[in-house]
Amino acid sequence: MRTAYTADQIRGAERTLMARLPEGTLMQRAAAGLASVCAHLLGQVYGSRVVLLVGSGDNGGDALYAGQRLARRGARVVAVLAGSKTHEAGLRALLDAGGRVAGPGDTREIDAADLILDGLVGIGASGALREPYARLAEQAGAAPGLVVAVDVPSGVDASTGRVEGAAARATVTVTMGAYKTGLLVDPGAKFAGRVELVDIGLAPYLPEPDVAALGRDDVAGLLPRPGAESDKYRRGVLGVAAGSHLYTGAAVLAVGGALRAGAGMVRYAGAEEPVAQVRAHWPEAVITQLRRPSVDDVGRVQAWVLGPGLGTDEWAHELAASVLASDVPVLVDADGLTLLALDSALLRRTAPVLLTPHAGELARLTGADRADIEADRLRHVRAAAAELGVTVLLKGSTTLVAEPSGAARVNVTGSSWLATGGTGDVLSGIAGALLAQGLSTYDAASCGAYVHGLAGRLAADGAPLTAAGVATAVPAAIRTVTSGSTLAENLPSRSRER
Ligand SMILES: NC(=O)C1=CN([C@@H]2O[C@H](COP(=O)(O)OP(=O)(O)OC[C@H]3O[C@@H](n4cnc5c(N)ncnc54)[C@H](O)[C@@H]3O)[C@@H](O)[C@H]2O)[C@@H](O)CC1
Ligand SMILES: Nc1ncnc2c1ncn2[C@@H]1O[C@H](COP(=O)(O)OP(=O)(O)O)[C@@H](O)[C@H]1O
Ligand SMILES: [K+]
Repeated sequence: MRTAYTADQIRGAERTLMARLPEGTLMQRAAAGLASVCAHLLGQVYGSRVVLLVGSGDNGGDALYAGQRLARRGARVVAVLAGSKTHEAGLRALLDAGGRVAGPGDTREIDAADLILDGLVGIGASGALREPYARLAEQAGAAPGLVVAVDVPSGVDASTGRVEGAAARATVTVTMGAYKTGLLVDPGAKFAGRVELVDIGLAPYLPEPDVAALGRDDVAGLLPRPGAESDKYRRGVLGVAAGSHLYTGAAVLAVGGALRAGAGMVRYAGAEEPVAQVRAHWPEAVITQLRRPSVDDVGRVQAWVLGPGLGTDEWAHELAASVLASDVPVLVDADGLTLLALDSALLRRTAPVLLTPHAGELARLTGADRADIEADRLRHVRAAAAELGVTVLLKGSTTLVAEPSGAARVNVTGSSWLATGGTGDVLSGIAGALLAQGLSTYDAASCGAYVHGLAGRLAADGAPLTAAGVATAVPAAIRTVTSGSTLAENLPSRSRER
């Protein structure tokens, strides 16, 4: 499990640790880690050109001491001093090691640098970058050299991943002591590149994490496996109420995701056209063609997926009411979410609910602005879970899962190739199958997102994928998780994305 923390949480832990150590110890640990990552990236340090962007706080101090270490090894280091003040001891150390200084207007060196160390601001930042920081951050991101962000990319809010205005786009972020939430959640995660953690001895002093990201071993431990005593009913029967005469594909894809993710049985219930399609694609599914909008005669299931391609007419509304009147967990997606937005009384039930909106659907559900949701995903998914009293999985470039209690997880698998029609329907089938197999809404959502993201990577392998291809890749993704292949790790590295 990868855990991440807000800036305040990190500060609290650092204060406790710092009080037990001689002054400056933590900064030297940070600088040693930074210099080592930079040296590794450069290959040859001697003769390389390194530019330090130095802000007025300790983030700049880290950069200066790292610059000192690189200068001692023969790098040509220039510090661009951007703040109204500079970490004095760090600056002296750099100059003593042969480094040079430039003012914030003298930025010619940036474009010629092999490596730019972004030490403008770290966890002490507040609000959008001011000038000249904003200009320098953008210039660094656009320069041909490698960009290494110190602790967090400047301009990214360490606690939330928000980016208001300019931010430094890093190749690698070297973060101190613990991951910051903003490095795992978009848009911040996009700017962070690959994240390297430097151990500065903070771990024993950290509180409960702000968010967690399940790792391969966590998912392997949670995924259900059939035992000797299993039969198809005990493994978990999933009901799927999806598809309509207009949208037959959504039903096919949701059923496919569910079958591939190990449901003991899938009972599909729908109208004539999607029934014909599901029957043609999945002879394994047990099908009920509905004559009226009710699932009363469908047979016993352990969980439902409701909504993909269902439509939002009166028939769909009544069918949704019938599914939600059951006493088993229900995953609501797509048109099911629109129906909930139109009639919140549908959500009055005691059995568990998992909602799987993208930002637009969440906006419809909560009345928040879609752009605001995209900008501050974690806050919005938490607020929705608390307000609605259900588990919410927010889809998009980073998938987040939140509980009404405020607990939240971020998914670190996935691929931007997944941004294509129908992949969400497959996810609903996968997570639904996990619900039917007995996982809680929180675990089904988190493991479902993990497996779906991995299946997306396998299906894409660097080229466009289709939603059906993602469903096909689900067993291979599960095998990757349970066999311990390293494909599932090395995350969250966008640069290594397949
Ligand atoms: N506290 C510690 O024990 C350690 C801190 N470390 C480093 O210290 C950093 C935190 O240092 P600080 O608390 O000094 O804070 P920062 O260096 O992150 O930033 C604070 C400075 O930036 C300015 N600033 C804030 N928001 C700004 C904005 N939007 N635009 C322009 N300037 C802005 C402030 O006026 C202040 O001078 C960490 O991110 C990490 O890099 C590490 O050395 C590890 C140990
Ligand atoms: N840029 C992206 N990077 C990674 N995953 C993405 C991105 N955009 C979308 N996805 C994923 O693709 C899926 C799309 O689902 P959804 O929006 O419901 O589409 P559809 O309704 O067409 O199935 C979700 O799992 C989402 O998290
Ligand atoms: K920084």
